[in-house]
Amino acid sequence: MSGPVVNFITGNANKLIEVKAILEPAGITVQNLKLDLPEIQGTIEDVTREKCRVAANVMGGPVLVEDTCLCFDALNELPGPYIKWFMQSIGHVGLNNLLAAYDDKSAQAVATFGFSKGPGHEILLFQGRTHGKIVPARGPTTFGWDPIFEYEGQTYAEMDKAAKNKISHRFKALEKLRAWIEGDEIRTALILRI
Ligand SMILES: O=c1nc[nH]c2c1ncn2[C@H]1C[C@H](O)[C@@H](COP(=O)(O)OP(=O)(O)OP(=O)(O)O)O1
Ligand SMILES: [Mg+2]
Repeated sequence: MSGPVVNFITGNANKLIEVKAILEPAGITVQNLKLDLPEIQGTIEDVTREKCRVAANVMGGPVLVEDTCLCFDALNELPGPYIKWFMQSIGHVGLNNLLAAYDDKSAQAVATFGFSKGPGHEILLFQGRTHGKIVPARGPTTFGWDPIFEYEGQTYAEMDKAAKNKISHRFKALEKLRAWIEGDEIRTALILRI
């Protein structure tokens, strides 16, 4: 196998499908291990950094992790990193109801990837945000809150996968990761030539 390889540590099969669909056409191979990583309380960045630190320690080598947030503008960015627990306990209807008291239904989907070369190494963050709004569920209920996040007239769930992968929070974050990996390969090649 030639070209860069990332060890993406996630227990979420849908995330893995999207990360592969976005990175593999760019020549980056995605390997996966499922680990249930602790998710601390704190800022978006704190949560990803800690997931990445623990994953690097467990794997003893390079790892990529990601944490997804859904931030409601009217609620000062909540549920944010706690969206998983909100989704599980109150679902699409409950999430809509949280905004019933506000005219502002705008929200941001945020993906924050953390990459580390191994235990003790620096943790690099790559973040992407997509602006949309929260609506009553429309479309297939395959992936989390996709049916209630509307982007330019369509919910994520109503879009075909390729279309979502061109504008999503995850795509935007992975564009930054890809640029960094390419830069790193060039840096490594230069060092090796010296
Ligand atoms: O594009 C997405 N479209 C719709 N829903 C999504 C998306 N991306 C994550 N989600 C859901 C999954 C979980 O309910 C929460 C994030 O929680 P988050 O901790 O990042 O994901 P997770 O625990 O399922 O997997 P992981 O093992 O990578 O931590 O939002
Ligand atoms: Mg998680």
